[in-house]
Formats: sequence, structure tokens, C-alpha cells
Amino acid sequence: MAQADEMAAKLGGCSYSLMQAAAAAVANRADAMAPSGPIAVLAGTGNNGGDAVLAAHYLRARGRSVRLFMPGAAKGDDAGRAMSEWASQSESPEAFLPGEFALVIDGLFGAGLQRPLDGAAAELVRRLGEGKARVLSIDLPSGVSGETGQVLGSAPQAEATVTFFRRKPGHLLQPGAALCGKVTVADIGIPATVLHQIQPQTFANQPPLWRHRLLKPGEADHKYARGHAVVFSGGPSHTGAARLAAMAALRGGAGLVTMFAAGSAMAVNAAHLTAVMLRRCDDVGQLADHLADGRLNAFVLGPGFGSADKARAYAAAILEARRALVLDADGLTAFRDHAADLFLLGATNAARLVLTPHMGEFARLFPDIAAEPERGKPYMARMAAARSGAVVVLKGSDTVIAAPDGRAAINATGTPALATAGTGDVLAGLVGAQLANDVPPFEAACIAVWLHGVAARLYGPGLIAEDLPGLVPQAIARLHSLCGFSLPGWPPQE
Ligand SMILES: NC(=O)C1=CN([C@@H]2O[C@H](COP(=O)(O)OP(=O)(O)OC[C@H]3O[C@@H](n4cnc5c(N)ncnc54)[C@H](OP(=O)(O)O)[C@@H]3O)[C@@H](O)[C@H]2O)[C@@H](O)CC1
Ligand SMILES: [K+]
Repeated sequence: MAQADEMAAKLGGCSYSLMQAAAAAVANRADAMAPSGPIAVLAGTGNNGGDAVLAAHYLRARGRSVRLFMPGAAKGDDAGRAMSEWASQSESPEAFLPGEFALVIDGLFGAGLQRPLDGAAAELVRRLGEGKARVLSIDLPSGVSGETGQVLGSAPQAEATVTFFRRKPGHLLQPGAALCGKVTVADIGIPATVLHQIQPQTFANQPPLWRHRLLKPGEADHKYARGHAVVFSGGPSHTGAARLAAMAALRGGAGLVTMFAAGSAMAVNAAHLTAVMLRRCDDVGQLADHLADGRLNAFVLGPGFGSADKARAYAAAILEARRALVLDADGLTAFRDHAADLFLLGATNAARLVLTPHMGEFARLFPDIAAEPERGKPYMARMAAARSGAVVVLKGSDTVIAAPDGRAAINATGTPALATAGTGDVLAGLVGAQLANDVPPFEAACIAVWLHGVAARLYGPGLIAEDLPGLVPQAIARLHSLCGFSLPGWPPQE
């Protein structure tokens, strides 16, 4: 954002006019949140504080009762100029009692936060929490890192946050995302061309990022044009996870899906499968025979799979046969003591491998990277992708998808309803469906994660993993409608 600010100034903008626009957006939001009653404004020493002081000035000019509290003197030209517009004195933090106000505007720190909150700022945040004040944060709740979403020291729980130009990673990553409350993005006049100039590598996982890769529904579609995904079953008493993945792959748009099962698991799978086909695969020799069929183009290995030795051998055979592979669950854990082998496979099979670890599985494969959570999920996922040569989907309520080339997307369609057994298996199948359709792995993973979250939101509370594949068509319909695609003949006309 600081880079965006500088670029905007270079492109002929004036940084004070940006601050004026930012402050006006904050004042408008404050008025809408609390149309009457006294307002407290907490202003820090930098430009976040400058926004706050100017918002206080605008609100007072509208006849609102406003008191300004500052832990120190304003630094910098813009913040100093904002202060000169505030005709009265600011009060010291000791005088601030949150219970006296209908709303508190938090403008202590924003994008310039460098170190954990302490002293007067930390004390103000503590009092905000204790007083259960309604908080409107400027740019970010003070204490939340805009880069990582991590809390540095402490941060208030905002009811709403007004940010500027574009959301920052800290608005999407936990715990920052939850502390922001409802985020609105104000246009303060920074031209969109600034984005082209700064070439950001971190994105929100939204359709504009990958809509050009989406398979458009067409009348000429036939099942072989939409790929053939394969999911590996576990042993006879561990077949459910793979079936979830297989159903998701089919609902997610793979033209055909086949389950590969060892002889011992054939009968139980046969009893459960209908549209998903079933073939026997006992060992890597049989897998090699199957791989002779070039139409089998995307594989999902790991959900309920069990055998680590077999998982490693199968992964190598699939990648060496130049097929796309989603490695999940047991497929990931199989490499915990053989991570270098996995990274070599990834490096020699660029653009074919997707890893879908949750944080525990991630730490088994990348212990040194996982030991630095304070650097944030995009950093961790990006480092892991660069090291493994794979697209890495670091799962959680704020799933991050990273590619070896440095791109990272933060998902925002997640929901706590997804925190239930088997939802990861469904996600692996959805990634497999996109890969079967020849979508490149970064976009394949982004699309699958987006659909997975939207499908879960369509159900709401009480969701179990079995519900998810059946909701995927509605999620796809929503996506198509967002992108302006239509399925020929649907919805049916009279
Ligand atoms: N970019 C844009 O387009 C636009 C940006 N705008 C606004 O500018 C904001 C960014 O402003 P910013 O860069 O001045 O940083 P900010 O967040 O005010 O903090 C820096 C100050 O805090 C201090 N400080 C830091 N950490 C501290 C700590 N833990 N404890 C104590 N002190 C600490 C630090 O002190 P120092 O390190 O210098 O000692 C410095 O004085 C951005 O969030 C948005 O609101 C808008 O005006 C519109 C256009
Ligand atoms: K703030």
C-alpha cells in the first residue's frame, strides 16, 4: 500500500488529497454506524493518525460531538497538516473512557505498524476491549499487520474497518480478518494503473484472478473433452474418504472419474459406486499398465490411502508418466521422512503437482518454514511452493494457494462450517476435476478452493462432508453467473 501511495503521488496525485479522501470515507462510515452520540477518535503519530484527525475534523464540522485522544505528537507532513486543521487540543490517552462514547474511531496504526504495540497505544487498545466499545478501525485494527494478518502485541476487535484502494493480506488472513469486522474498501482516487505498475504477487482468491482459465460450458462438450480423473481408494475399511474425493471430482466437472482400488477393497467400493467407475490396482506394476491409457490425466492420491510406501511409489509413477497429481492427507504424510524425494519429483515435473496440506501436514514436510508462523501464511505457502516445485494449498479458514513462481492467493469464501471431517477429501477431488480439465495447477487449486467455500456456505450450519459434492453444481452455477457464462439450454425455457 505504501508503494501504491508513492506510485499515486508520482502519477500526479497529491498525498494530502489521498488523506482527505480517506478521512472523508471514514467520517461517512462513522456517521452511518452511529448517527448520534459522542465519538472518540484515537489518533497515532503517523498517517493513520492523520486520517483519524482529519476524520475528527470533518465529523465536528458536521455538528458531531468529537473528542480526540493522541499518545504523541504527529510526525510527517501530511499528519502535521491534518493536525493543523483540528482547531482544539488533543487529550491524553489517560482521559479516554470508552463507555462515554457511541463509537470509537481507531486510527492509531495502519500500514506502517512496525513493532508490537506497547505503552500508551497498548493501554488504549486494552481499554477498548474492556469497555466493549463499538470500534471503527481506519485501514486495519491497530496492531494487526497488513502483510500477515498477525497481531503484533494486541489489537482491538473492530465492528467495521474502512480501508483504501484495495484490501490488504491482513484483511483476509486470520486472526486479522476476524478482528476487522465488516471491511469496506473506499476509492480514494488512486488510479487502477498503479496496480499494473507495482505488479502485486499476492491476491484475493476471486474470479477475476482466474476467470480466463474457467472452462466455459459449451454445447459441444462430451465427457472425454472434460478429462478423466482417478482417485485411489484406501483398504477395505478405509474407502469413504476416496469416495468423497471421487464424487467431488465428478460434480466438479471431470468428464469421467475412476476409483483405483486394491483387490481387497474392490467389493466394498463396487457396492457404493455408480457414476464413478472402478478398476483394480494392486501395485505399481498394475498402475504402470493403467498409465498406458493416456486419457487418464489427473490423479488424486491420499484421502484414506494408508500405505506410505505405496503412496510414494504411486506418486513417482504418476508424475514420471507426466500426469497431474493432487497429493493430500496420507499422500503427504508418506513423504514426511522423504521430503527431498518429493521436492525432486516436484522440481522435475513442473506444473503437474498440487499439495493440499493443513497446517499439521505442512509442518511435517516443511518444519523449518512452519516454525516461523509470524511471517504469515502467504510467506509460508510461497516458500514451500518454491522449495517443492508444487502448487501448495495451505488449508485453514484463510486458505492460501501459492505457486512456485511466487504468486499467492488468499481465499475468502471459507466458513467455519467446513471444519468437519472429510471436507479436505472433497477439496482434493475438486482440484482433481480442474486438473482433469487441463486448468493449470495454480488456477485449478484457486478455483477448487473458491467453489469448496461457496458450496459450504450454501448449506450453512450442520454441513457434513457428504453434503458438499451435491452442492458443488450450485456453486458452479453461481460462479458462471458471476462470470456471465450461461449453460446452453439451462435454465429450461417454456
Ligand atoms: N498508502 C496510501 O495510499 C494511503 C495511506 N493512508 C493512511 O496512512 C497509513 C499509513 O501511514 P504510515 O505509513 O505513516 O504508518 P502508520 O500506520 O500511521 O504508523 C506509522 C507511525 O506509527 C509509529 N509506529 C509504528 N509501529 C508502532 C508501534 N508498535 N508503537 C508505537 N509507534 C509505532 C511510527 O513511528 P516510528 O516507527 O517512526 O517511530 C510512525 O510514526 C495507512 O494505514 C492509511 O491509514 C491514507 O492517508 C490514504 C492514502
Ligand atoms: K487503525
